[in-house]
Amino acid sequence: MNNWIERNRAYTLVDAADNFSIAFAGMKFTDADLDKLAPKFERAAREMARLEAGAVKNPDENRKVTHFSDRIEYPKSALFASVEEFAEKVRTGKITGETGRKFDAVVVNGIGGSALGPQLMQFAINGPYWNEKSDAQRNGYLKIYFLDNTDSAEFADLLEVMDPAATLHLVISKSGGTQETKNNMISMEKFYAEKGLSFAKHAAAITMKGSELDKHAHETGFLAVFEMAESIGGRTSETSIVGHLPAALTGVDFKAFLEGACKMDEWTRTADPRKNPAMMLAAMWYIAGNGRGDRNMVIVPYSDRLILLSRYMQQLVMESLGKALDLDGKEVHQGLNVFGNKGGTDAHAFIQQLNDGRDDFFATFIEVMKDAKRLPITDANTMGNYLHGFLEGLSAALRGKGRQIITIRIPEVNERTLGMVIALYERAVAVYAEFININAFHQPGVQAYKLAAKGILTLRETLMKKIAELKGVSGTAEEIAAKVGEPDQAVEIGGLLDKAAANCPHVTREFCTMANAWYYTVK
Ligand SMILES: O=P(O)(O)OC[C@H]1O[C@H](O)[C@H](O)[C@@H](O)[C@@H]1O
Repeated sequence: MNNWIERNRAYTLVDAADNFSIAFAGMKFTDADLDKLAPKFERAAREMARLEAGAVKNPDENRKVTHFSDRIEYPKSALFASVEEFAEKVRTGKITGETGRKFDAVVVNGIGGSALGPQLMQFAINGPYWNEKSDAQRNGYLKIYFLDNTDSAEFADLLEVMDPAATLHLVISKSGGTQETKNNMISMEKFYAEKGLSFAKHAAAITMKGSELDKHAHETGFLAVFEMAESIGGRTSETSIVGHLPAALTGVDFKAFLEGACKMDEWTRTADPRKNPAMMLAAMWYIAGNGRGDRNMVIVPYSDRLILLSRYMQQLVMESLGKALDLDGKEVHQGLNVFGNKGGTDAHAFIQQLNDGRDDFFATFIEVMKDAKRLPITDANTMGNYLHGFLEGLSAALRGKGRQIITIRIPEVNERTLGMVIALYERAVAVYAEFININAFHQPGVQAYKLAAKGILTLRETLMKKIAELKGVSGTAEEIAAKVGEPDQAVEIGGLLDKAAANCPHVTREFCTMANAWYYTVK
């Protein structure tokens, strides 16, 4: 069956009620390839049922994985009601900051899974100009800003527009100990103290019970502390309270989002794998990449509002599937690269390589069918028709060159369709993990950088203490490293001194051409 029309008929899955379709015909596979996957489909179906029934599917951390099942009951829970109530009180000025002023902005301070989902949702639903809208246009809902790093530039940029007395701070950290998030919180606490204000009286937290953040929030008297379930991982937490509170504060219909996700959950529980979009999606990834991620996943939504989808998918897919060991402890170094941006625009950037360069990818196009506005360009075609034409044109050009494509069509970008897309990929990731026999729900590799960073920060303490004892030093990094008794750490000490020279008035440096090295003076 090679005919394009026949393949499309055979390999397009449609949910007519939701106007949602996903077409696999542009991928290189045959029925026989799907037949060969039968044992994997069976295992995935069995394991997904176990997962949803509450089995420990994250064995390394001895945790259940409940993001699929919890979202069914979540809208009926006391937690859901308390979030809605808190958000409504904030919106209507019943809960205010210390000075009694109504909150008009929320700063979400979180990183990774504690930021990417809310960022994606904000941009998708409220759009790029939300913060420029008036209070009336926002219907009293809050403007929203994000701190998702430990970058003083990001912090300084925020201070330029932030009105402290009218800003609510939402500190989101599942573990409650993530350093980047903590740094932003500490810096913000200091900033508020300098202004004579209490940070806690402008703050709410989302974290696991008993975490460092939980204790700190209670001790200092945050306005509210919301509990996050241990069994929901950061990168799959957008359908939990992590997505809910920022949504509720900014007028996003979170119930509709959950309904979309649950609708997709139902669809992706379909027993026949050929009719199950998550099974088919995982099968495409598996076949295209030989079960080893040999092809990159290029996410190209033809929608500006979905520009953050590829970033979100990067964490969801790469943190879940990028693993050294399989479930039997065998070294496998699995993974699947994800990148992308937005369609239309991308044709003028990296699409050149997809057309003519390395054949090491499969593209996933996401098309939004309903135009936000009818803008006639010619008698026959609107702006929206152009975007459609460019997508179809690129699709045909790529296929003509033997490149592979999946096309998802959604009626419009709204809470429900966003929920459907996220739930589809969440399940495809879990299914693919079963195909390749790995734990998709932990992230042991992330620890390495944290430990190494700790080493650098401790080295800096030692270095500065020794320099103080020596009452100043001068020399190249190698010379100074020897003087402070850390000769093996000369490269790292050079980096620390470079950083200090850029920031501390008592550290200067000059380049010594003879030695081809910087010469530092630390007073
Ligand atoms: O929510 P937190 O506990 O602060 O974690 C934030 C993020 O950092 C960790 O290092 C993990 O790699 C991510 O999966 C997580 O989403």
